[in-house]
Amino acid sequence: MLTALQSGHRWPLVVGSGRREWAGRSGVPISGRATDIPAPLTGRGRKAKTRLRASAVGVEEAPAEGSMAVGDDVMRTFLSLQQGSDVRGVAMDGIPGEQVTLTPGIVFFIGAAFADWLATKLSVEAASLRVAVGRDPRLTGPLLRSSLAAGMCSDGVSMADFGLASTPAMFMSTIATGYQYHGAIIITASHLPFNRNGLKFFTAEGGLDKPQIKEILELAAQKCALAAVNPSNQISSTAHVVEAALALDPSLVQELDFMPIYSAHLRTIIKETVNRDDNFDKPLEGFTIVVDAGNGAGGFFATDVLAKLGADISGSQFLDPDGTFPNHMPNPEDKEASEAVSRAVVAAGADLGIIFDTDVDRSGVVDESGFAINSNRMIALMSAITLREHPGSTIVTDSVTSNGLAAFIESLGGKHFRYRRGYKNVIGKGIELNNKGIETHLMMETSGHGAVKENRFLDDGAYMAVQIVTEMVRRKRDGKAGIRSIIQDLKEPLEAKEYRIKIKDPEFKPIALEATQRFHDFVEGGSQRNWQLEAENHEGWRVVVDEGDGLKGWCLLRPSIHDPLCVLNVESEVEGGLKATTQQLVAFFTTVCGDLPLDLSPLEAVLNA
Ligand SMILES: O=P(O)(O)OC[C@H]1O[C@H](O)[C@H](O)[C@@H](O)[C@@H]1O
Repeated sequence: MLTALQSGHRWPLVVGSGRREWAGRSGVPISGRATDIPAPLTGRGRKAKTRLRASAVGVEEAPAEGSMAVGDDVMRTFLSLQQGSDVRGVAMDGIPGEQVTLTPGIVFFIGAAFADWLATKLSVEAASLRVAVGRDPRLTGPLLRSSLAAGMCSDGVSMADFGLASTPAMFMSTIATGYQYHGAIIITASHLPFNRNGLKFFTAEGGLDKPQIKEILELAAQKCALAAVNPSNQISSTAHVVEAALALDPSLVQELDFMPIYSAHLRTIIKETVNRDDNFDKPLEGFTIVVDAGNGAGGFFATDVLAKLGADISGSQFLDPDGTFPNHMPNPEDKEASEAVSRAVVAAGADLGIIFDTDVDRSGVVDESGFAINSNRMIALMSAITLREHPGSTIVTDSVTSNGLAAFIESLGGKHFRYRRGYKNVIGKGIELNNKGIETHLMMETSGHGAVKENRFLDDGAYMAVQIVTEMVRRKRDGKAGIRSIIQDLKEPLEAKEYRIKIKDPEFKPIALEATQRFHDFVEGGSQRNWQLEAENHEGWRVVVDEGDGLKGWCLLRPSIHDPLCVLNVESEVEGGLKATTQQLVAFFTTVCGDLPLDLSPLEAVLNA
């Protein structure tokens, strides 16, 4: 791959060759020598490309946009790909029963729609737009990247292809001085199986939200209908995509190796935070850190961040990108993944272990003894670090955080704001609270997604890891106990379980909502005397379970954000409490939801154990 320098661009790539400006930890640019860098791929002055028209791709011209009703099937096909604020779908065969839904043809139209959407939003001609695209190592990434490029370029947009990249780096490319792409897209399906893929979109304002994704999908469906309506209203646009792609100007796409820029940014933060008197440039010398990237995109953190700062990373594993994920899924929540990194830390005698999800917007850590710090523990650790710097701050979390975590945050003088599941919801709530004058510095989910105010509310697993690395180094340097000691007062639930209840119907969303509503009504009806509904709707309902002797457990039922599932979390403070609450829940499902196509086998398995 050509780097920007090799390909003739004049912008410096590496911080070391003249420090450049970055939006720094305080949100204020970390300044360096001011360089007047020409914006890459400006497209300015380029003739606007003719929009893709149905006639240009050899199908009959459809009625003008706006005047036609898009076929229901077409619209449904596109909208069904929305999962929260992401686009996700099955991108290749390989898992029995899973049909491909995210085809190159569909991605082509999404690319064209994003170009139009962005042009309208920024009031910039599409032919002047510059968009960066990166991908995780999934097998379907390269073809989908090409389709996306073809779609955007059919509108005259210039695209920088970053190749393998992390999600947070894509956002960074929209704000980093000298780059400032109008938009950025990552092709990823995070921790989902190898056959899935998806898209996340960014502008300099952050990740696009749910309504914006819906707008783009609607626009894409309209474009598809214009270009390729056939009598049965089915989408079979691959041929048109190929024709359109053949007509494109290839110079609109250029490769650019952006990850070194992002890594240099992280290295700068570590150097400045550790501020090692004797060795400013190699603050990690003498430390052994294990990274488990699970064959996702996170290997750069070991080789390009930690090793370059002097850390011994030789015990790291699964750093090579491999879209078949042959070792374990890159997912800090996954038990197998967490155990794998714990073993590696112990084997290497490391000071710390770090695990990332596929696109590096989530992370978890393992201390020197192999003790996993993820989920509630990770939030507790980050809360303690945050509250030290920002006493009294509010911390927003998702809905399934433990009672122990709430008590821990409050014991440190923080305010816990428990909100919905979904990182966009959690981060969005934090931004909203700050806008209302309520100081909120950390927003974090049990899934390992986390954002801090000083890092522009960017959801960044690598930034979280940077904070923990620097904490670990400073504690060791000051002769303090390891990072686990920071969360020694975090009370863990005695018993806890997440049930993922399959919905056996392709039209699963209304069923999940129906089950959730019935749960609400059932609890409100008061038939379970020890259950008390919490007032707040967390996109599901959380119930306090009185377990006697002043002990309180809880359970929460909600629709899954991405999958055809109802998700049920249960926590208990008493021995056998998990089973007791599960029994009550089974009673709810069998008496009140008997007509819904739900697979209750995970609950039954616990009762029969
Ligand atoms: O609703 P679920 O199936 O539990 O998945 C929910 C999770 O999905 C992804 O991992 C998102 O990135 C998270 O923000 C979200 O919390």
